[in-house]
Amino acid sequence: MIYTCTLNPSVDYIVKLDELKQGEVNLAAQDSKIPGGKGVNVSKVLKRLGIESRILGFVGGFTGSFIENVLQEEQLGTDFIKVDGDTRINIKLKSQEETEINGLSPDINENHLNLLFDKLSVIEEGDLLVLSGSVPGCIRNSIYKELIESISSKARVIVDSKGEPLKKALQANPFLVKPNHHELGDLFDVRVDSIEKAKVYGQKLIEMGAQNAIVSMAGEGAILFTGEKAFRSTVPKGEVKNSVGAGDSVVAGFLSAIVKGEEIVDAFRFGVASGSATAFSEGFCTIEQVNRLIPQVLVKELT
Ligand SMILES: Nc1ncnc2c1ncn2[C@@H]1O[C@H](COP(=O)(O)OP(=O)(O)OP(=O)(O)O)[C@@H](O)[C@H]1O
Ligand SMILES: O=P(O)(O)OC[C@@]1(O)O[C@H](CO)[C@@H](O)[C@@H]1O
Repeated sequence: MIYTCTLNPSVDYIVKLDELKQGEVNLAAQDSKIPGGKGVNVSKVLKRLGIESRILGFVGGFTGSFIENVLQEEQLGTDFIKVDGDTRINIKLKSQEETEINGLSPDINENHLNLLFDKLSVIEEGDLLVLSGSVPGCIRNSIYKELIESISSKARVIVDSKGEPLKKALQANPFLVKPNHHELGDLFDVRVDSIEKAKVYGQKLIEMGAQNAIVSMAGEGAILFTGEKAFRSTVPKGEVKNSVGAGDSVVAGFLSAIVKGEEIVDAFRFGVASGSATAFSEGFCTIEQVNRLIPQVLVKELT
């Protein structure tokens, strides 16, 4: 089974405007409200790629009920822990450019965390666990490391996060981490603005404990690090309509290939095609779109 865990899910309020005028009343041209959060998105994309998963995390209030109801209507398996406050609302404004305002998460206490550790105790040999997204401020930043250690190497773990939670998680030897190039740079207090720099700093993720790493670089492609080797992929050409969830689609596409027993380099290729298929869509990718883009994703070893 694949478990995705989102400590900080959200209702994503996606608003389209022809032009955003600051300091004025703006009328939306289109809007939608959808359950979000990185792990939730990974599960949604996995379903589109024909793979079942179980969604864990914390939800609360009217926004939490909305997330749970919609995901259940979409026949996604959820096993959330309830908290008292409202799950955050994240505003994604799409006008001349994309602007995001991510809301504040509700309080999560030690009892809630213990419930999460209990839920993860059912993980069996061969399962996969995805720990995705930001860690709410009320939770200690060693949480991903502790969650990985609690399942004591039974499952392969993928971590898609940033900052201290990601840095600490590396010490627990996750199977894969997937920062984008900005998040990679933030870890080392540098700007990662070239393939050369991404190669140097991405390799450090392996030295710091990750078994594998994917550094995504939006339209510049992505790099896979597998211990001693590194591979660069191109991305397909197309019109970017939406970047929300593109990174989550890379993780989902990669995982969907891994569970089918594909080699890691092929899984990387499928992940990148999934990310681009989402970037080129209004919502998330479909398996048909991913398959169409696969021939345009070229992977070469970096020497
Ligand atoms: N301009 C683009 N052209 C083609 N593919 C793209 C483009 N931008 C993003 N992608 C696809 O989306 C993937 C993830 O993009 P990015 O590196 O921005 O990750 P991210 O920041 O984690 O994504 P997100 O926007 O979901 O947070 C890329 O690896 C690529 O497959
Ligand atoms: O604040 P985080 O957890 O880093 O990111 C949250 C978020 O921006 O990530 C998803 C897209 O990847 C959205 O559904 C959600 O709103």
